[in-house]
Amino acid sequence: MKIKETPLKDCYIIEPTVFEDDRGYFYEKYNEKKFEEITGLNGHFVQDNISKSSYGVLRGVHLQKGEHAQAKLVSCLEGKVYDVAVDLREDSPTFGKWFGIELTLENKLQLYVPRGFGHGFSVLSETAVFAYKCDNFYNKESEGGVLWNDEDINVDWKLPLEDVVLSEKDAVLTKFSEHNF
Ligand SMILES: Cc1cn([C@H]2C[C@H](O)[C@@H](COP(=O)(O)OP(=O)(O)O[C@H]3O[C@@H](C)C(=O)[C@@H](O)[C@H]3O)O2)c(=O)[nH]c1=O
Repeated sequence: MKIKETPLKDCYIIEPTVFEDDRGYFYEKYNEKKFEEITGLNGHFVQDNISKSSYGVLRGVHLQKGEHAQAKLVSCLEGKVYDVAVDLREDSPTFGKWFGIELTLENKLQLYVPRGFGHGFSVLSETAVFAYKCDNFYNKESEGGVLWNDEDINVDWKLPLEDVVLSEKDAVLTKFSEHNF
């Protein structure tokens, strides 16, 4: 397993060690001990989520606030997504900045999105199965987020605007400038 820095403080790309042989390949998708040794991060995740989406679906930008804040280790198990992390920690040197990365089963990359970050992804393939681990449980009352097309954050979701499909909830999220993080 390798860890690579991103331009955002505390947000990392995780690349697994893949063993290939005549049968195909093997890799450890997650190993708490190695994750903690190599990254120095808390690797104790308590919830695993899977979602499936069609082309054009954009989920985000989401976070849970306060004591329910979640760090996430995200990956794509089928198809191709453009995954985006937004630093929403007011005291961070990269506050208000975003980072995006393509995640696919082929590249096997995972993104570590720390607590206090907003997270979202867009689906670039016909369908995509997205998997992520969270280090804190889902808590509906603590959910928040930033509107996907907020001008101040200005994420490039790699999708034509007319193809974007949002949930009702995501279509009315708050703008970055109106937030009190
Ligand atoms: C996130 C979540 C949702 N749900 C339920 C609530 C709702 O009825 C249904 C769908 O929820 P949502 O519309 O919020 O799902 P979704 O828009 O996929 O939300 C997710 O988006 C990505 C980008 C993230 O980063 C996640 O943390 C999460 O916020 O699933 C749970 O039961 N547990 C959970 O952990």
